[in-house]
Amino acid sequence: TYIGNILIAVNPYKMIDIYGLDVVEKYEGALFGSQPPHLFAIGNASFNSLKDTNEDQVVIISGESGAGKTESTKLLMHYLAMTSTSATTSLSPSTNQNRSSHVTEKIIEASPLLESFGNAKTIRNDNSSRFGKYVELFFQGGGLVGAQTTEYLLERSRIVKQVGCERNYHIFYEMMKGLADDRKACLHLSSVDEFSYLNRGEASNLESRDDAENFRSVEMAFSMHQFAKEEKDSIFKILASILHLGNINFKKAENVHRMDGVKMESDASSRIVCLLLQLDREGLDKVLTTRVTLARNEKLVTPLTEEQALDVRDSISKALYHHLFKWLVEKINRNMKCCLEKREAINSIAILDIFGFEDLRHNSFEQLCINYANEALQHHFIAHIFRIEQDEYSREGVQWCNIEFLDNIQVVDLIGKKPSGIFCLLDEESNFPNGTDQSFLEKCHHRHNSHMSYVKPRMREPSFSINHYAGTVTYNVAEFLNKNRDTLKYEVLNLVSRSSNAFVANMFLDVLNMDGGEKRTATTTMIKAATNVSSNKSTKAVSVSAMFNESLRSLVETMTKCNPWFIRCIKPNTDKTAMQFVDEVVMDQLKATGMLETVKIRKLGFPVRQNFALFCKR
Ligand SMILES: Nc1ncnc2c1ncn2[C@@H]1O[C@H](COP(=O)(O)OP(=O)(O)OP(=O)(O)O)[C@@H](O)[C@H]1O
Repeated sequence: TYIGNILIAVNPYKMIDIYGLDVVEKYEGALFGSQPPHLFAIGNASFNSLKDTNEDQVVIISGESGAGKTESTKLLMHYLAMTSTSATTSLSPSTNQNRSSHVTEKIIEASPLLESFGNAKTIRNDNSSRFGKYVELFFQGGGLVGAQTTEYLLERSRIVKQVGCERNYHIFYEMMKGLADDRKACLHLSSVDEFSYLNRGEASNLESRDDAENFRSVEMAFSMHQFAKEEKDSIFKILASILHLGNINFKKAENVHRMDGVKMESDASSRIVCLLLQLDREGLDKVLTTRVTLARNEKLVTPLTEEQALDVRDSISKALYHHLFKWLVEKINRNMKCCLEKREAINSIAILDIFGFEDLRHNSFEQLCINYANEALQHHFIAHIFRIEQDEYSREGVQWCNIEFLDNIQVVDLIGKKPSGIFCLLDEESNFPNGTDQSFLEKCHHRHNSHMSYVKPRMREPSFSINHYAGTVTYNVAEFLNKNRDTLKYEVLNLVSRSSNAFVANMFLDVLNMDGGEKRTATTTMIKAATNVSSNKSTKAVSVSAMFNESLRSLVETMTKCNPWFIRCIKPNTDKTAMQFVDEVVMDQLKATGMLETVKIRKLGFPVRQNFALFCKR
């Protein structure tokens, strides 16, 4: 249904025959509202608005995990890609049409690739996006000429740990099912059960996904996006070495100085990792079992405990996967760069599909970031629908009595506002050498105890709760500081960037070489300090939360400049059952997202806006 021009899309959990070519044709060029509510109507309206006004458009798709955001994004992209190919109006329509259809194919082929590397089975959704994405489709003369994806905050903890009934990223299982036996043998891969990073969730087989078939889609996408053979080989080597890293275990041992430390239980897995990544074996052994510090120009080598060694092992796996994912997105972007006709202006329709609001049994730093992003988007929605609408009525002198609405700005500020929002306190503690998760928590309690949306636990638990627009969530602060610092030991970076495999080395050399105006993580700052790489610019480390806050701010700023369209996805039930509509489940989502107030304002207000010239023209 619609509320004004906001589309409310209920996930049917079953494929319905309403997305075929006949339906595309029905919506193409149709007046908004002349056909039943549909995703394609939003696609068509945004495309028409782009052509009529030359203004950039953004379609913001929101909803809980499993509500149907990713499926809606894909359907919308298909619609835009298909209709723009036939709608080319440039001076040279045939060239433009060829360009469009080529870009269209690439866009369609990129989806399975990003899904395999960025989605995973969670309790709520068998194909849950574990990263946020902002896809911009660029148009020139009505034709699609390029696309670009920006990714946000890939969930890294999943690579090394999954809770019961969840899986690691799809690509691992697809690779195990789809790779030919001889290629698997070269990578020393056997079965899923033998890798501890893959079997912890005890859900490796998924009825709803065909891993072997999806692997074929990945391979097709690789060739469509012109991945070289060496690049593909290196990708699989990195994926396989992550799995082998996960099988490295440690046991207590004394070192040569009779100090307590650890050594590897067996060197079988580490040998394979070094072989695949072409790393120095002694070097890997050292970074996994010792820590090097500099004190008064003297190098101190301290043995690690078993727990620390496992942490280092996991941090290498996470860094490898994260850098691989970033490289993949960049590679796809390079391949979908616009080929432009200089004569004409370029405009875009962006689609935002960001991770849905989460309240799990155990909520950590990742959930705080995800829910903060949802709060920021909800605020953007509220600002657009209520404030901007009411402001516009006043400006135009339309008689109007203001509607009270629930603004969530105080929650956005509680988490992200400088200087005392939760993220700022976290940064303070992360930069403080003696800072701990507990000292961070105490600062939060001290600072925000009286905040209406902040809840201090009654017992002395290591947690705090936030009353979000979509419900109260309790966050356990264990590991908050570590996750926010995201430090990779500089020895690790040095080791990996010296790999004899140029692909692997370059991925990490980029981190080493980032400088000046570019984003720098705590990792690079540390390594620069440790390797005496001089920089005359400030070397203050940028934490994960600061980087996330900044990219979110810039995303909202970009979206504010575009004409927005909203799609609210709704989950009809919590069991993923086809065609089952549970009133309370739906009502909770409608209430939490302010839909009822939106209906009110749309009913009382003026849902259809046209500027005067366009109105006259029509
Ligand atoms: N329009 C649709 N038609 C049929 N099935 C759908 C549709 N939309 C979603 N589904 C089903 O619901 C599942 C979950 O949808 P989707 O992955 O799009 O959710 P999401 O909101 O993106 O979740 P997350 O935030 O976890 O990524 C899909 O895998 C699919 O089975």
